[in-house]
Amino acid sequence: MATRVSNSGRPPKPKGQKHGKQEIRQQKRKREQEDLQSLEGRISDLDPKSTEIKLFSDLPLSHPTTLGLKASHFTTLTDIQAGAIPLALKNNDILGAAKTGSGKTLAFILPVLEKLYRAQWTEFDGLGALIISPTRELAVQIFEVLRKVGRYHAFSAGLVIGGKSLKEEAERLTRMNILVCTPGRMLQHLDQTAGFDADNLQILVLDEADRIMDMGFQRDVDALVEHLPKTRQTLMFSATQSKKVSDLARLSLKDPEYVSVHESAASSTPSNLQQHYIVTPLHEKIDTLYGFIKANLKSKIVVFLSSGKQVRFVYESFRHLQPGIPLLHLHGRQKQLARLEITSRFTSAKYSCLFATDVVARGIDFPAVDWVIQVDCPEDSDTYIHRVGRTARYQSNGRAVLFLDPSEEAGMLQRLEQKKIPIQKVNVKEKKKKSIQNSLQNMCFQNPDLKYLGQKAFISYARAIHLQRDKEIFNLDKLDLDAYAAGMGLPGTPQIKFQKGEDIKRIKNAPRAGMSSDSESDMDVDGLKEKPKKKKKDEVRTKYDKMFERTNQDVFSSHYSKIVDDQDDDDDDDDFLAVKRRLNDDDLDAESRKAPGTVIKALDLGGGEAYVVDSKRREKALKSKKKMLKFRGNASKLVYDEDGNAHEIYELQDEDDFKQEGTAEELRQKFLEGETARVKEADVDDKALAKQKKREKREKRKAAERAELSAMDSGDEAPQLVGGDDQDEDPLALLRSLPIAGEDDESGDEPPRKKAKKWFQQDSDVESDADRKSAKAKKKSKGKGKVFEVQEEPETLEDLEALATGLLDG
Ligand SMILES: Nc1ncnc2c1ncn2[C@@H]1O[C@H](COP(=O)(O)OP(=O)(O)OP(=O)(O)O)[C@@H](O)[C@H]1O
Repeated sequence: MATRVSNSGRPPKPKGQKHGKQEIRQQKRKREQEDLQSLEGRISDLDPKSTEIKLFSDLPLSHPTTLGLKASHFTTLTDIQAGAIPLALKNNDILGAAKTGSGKTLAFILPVLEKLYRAQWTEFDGLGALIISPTRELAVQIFEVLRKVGRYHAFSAGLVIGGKSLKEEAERLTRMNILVCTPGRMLQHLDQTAGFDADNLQILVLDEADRIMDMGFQRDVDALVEHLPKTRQTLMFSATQSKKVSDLARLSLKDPEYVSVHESAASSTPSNLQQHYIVTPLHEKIDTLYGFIKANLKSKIVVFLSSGKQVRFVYESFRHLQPGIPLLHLHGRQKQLARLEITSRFTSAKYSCLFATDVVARGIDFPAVDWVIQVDCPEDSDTYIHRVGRTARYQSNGRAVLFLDPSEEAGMLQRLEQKKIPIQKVNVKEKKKKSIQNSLQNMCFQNPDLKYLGQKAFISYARAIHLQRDKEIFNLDKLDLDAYAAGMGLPGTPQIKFQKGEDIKRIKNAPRAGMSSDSESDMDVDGLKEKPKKKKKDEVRTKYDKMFERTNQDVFSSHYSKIVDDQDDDDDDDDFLAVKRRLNDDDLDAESRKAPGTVIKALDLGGGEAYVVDSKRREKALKSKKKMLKFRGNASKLVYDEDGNAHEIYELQDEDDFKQEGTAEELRQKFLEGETARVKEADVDDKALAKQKKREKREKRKAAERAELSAMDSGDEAPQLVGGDDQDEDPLALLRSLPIAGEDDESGDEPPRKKAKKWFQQDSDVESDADRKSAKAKKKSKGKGKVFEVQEEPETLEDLEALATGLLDG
């Protein structure tokens, strides 16, 4: 018996085997249902307040989660996990507060996985969980933990933080069950992505909740919440969590459980963290920092500065000084890829010094950081807590040093004390002090770009101090700015001006105005950002303003682009000086000003043209045919020689060939003579031809007249005009009296008349009444056999007017 072969070439599976598979699947489903029921049972039996839970195995968790935890080597719960997870499993809304590095991430990731597992969430159910983070770096980190612990679950999870085109993200979005996002970007999708909604959302998480709920994110978060269903579970976590009633109302939390595991602790910072401060005048801070780094080369250090400009200046100048430790820098205006790359390099580095803004102050879990140095005073005690929290994470030790100007000392210590932050004063050993002021001066002298960067850093620092709210700590009048500028190696103190009523929190937290591009729609905690300020007409401009505004900044841009990181984005607070160093997108010629080495891509628009593209906006502009027209120029006309080769109409002659033909003067003379002879010859011919034509015309006319007269004499009836009803009335009586210019002009100088005139010329000689009658008769007779001539007769009033006007002009 022949064996049946299926399409795939393999023998069909025996019926029994097929049934066997189905049976296995059914049994599996049955088992899952039983597991689920038992899980629900264990959760309902769980008393979160009384049960002592130490191990993850003590928790009623699903099998895939248990496996994920095991594979990630998590066995014992931290305090916040033990406090929050059982309550979250019982569907409570939670406000979680615990020290930095205490494991809050797992405290919300496990409830997310369990919630969807118990709801038997599938890809067809859409978005089930949303986790919001204030920064991209933190979102990426949360996503990594989710992937690690949730690896045995079948949910789909995605990261929505910008950096990719909205369209690209949108395509994948509709298939996601769990999303980790930044607020701005998520809102953009909920507003704009067709087919994507959060109507089914089961659980919402806010990490660094106090930051997300503060004024910088307020508008986006409120709008985002509008898209979410009210019946959902909400979890909020932070190391500096508050029970602000207004926040709870905004998120419509229902009887939330406040889990603050370290509330009664002696300090609000980790106990394994040693905290110190040094009083060092502002102008010596850079020296002190350099001395510190030189003394701790075998360490992993995070240095916080107040703005991206500060970060760049310190990073660039220290890089020139080569202290002997790998240096990195990170701030919110770098491109996303660069930021991720730097983050991962610092994560894996054993010894390194990272200069950063507050973009990494919250949540980032760099392993084994030895020191956190705060060169610029944090804006408040919460920021202090988050910054120092980058070290001494989980069970490891760490040390933190805060640099305070004498004017900042009293105010800041008071704030730290209020927050239960134990900090001790230390002094720098005299012999360890090191001044780099001379080196910086030399560098600024030799390198105008570093000087430029320094000036911008100086201004951004002064501005940040001016904008700070806590005037007990931040008082610009008490700072020696001249000494500070000198300490940075600047040749003079940049002049600064301030706007009244500026508010650091508002500016710092404000979403980037007008940033609709995909990669930049998210808000980042960074130095200073503000809407570009329009120059006022009567605004007083300092010499620095003028210097930065000048148009030939190429001398700066090329150097400047070289010294800053290639991938750095443009400045964030240029508006302060109304500096616009960015190339004008509409002016592709400005490409020549682009510094060599700048990371750019070339866009080929076909036809062999390649334009440089360094931004999405530019790329878009280049793809617009209309915009490109002005850069393509006019089409040039080519002529082809006998061999089929194309040539410009005017081609420059080879210089040697040109010289062989004689001197320029000789050539000119030759050309003139040739042209004169040609014109003379043409003149004679033209005149003869004109005369000949005139003669022919006259003879023709006379012949016609003779023919007409002989016709009249023979008494023939005048023919009817085609279309002419009233033969008594001469429609062109007015025109008959007009002189016909050039009628008998033998000279032939008169230009030929337009076609209609031909018709008049036939009546032109008629002056008297008798003549007029005879002319009428002539016209009639003419119309008899030559309809085409009559058709040239003006038919409407407009025709007549046009004709009369033409004749008068003539
Ligand atoms: N149960 C656990 N057992 C062992 N390690 C843990 C446990 N929970 C968390 N960790 C580790 O502790 C570190 C800090 O965790 P996490 O980043 O969640 O802290 P956090 O409280 O969110 O800190 P921050 O307030 O700075 O955001 C991480 O490296 C994490 O892997």
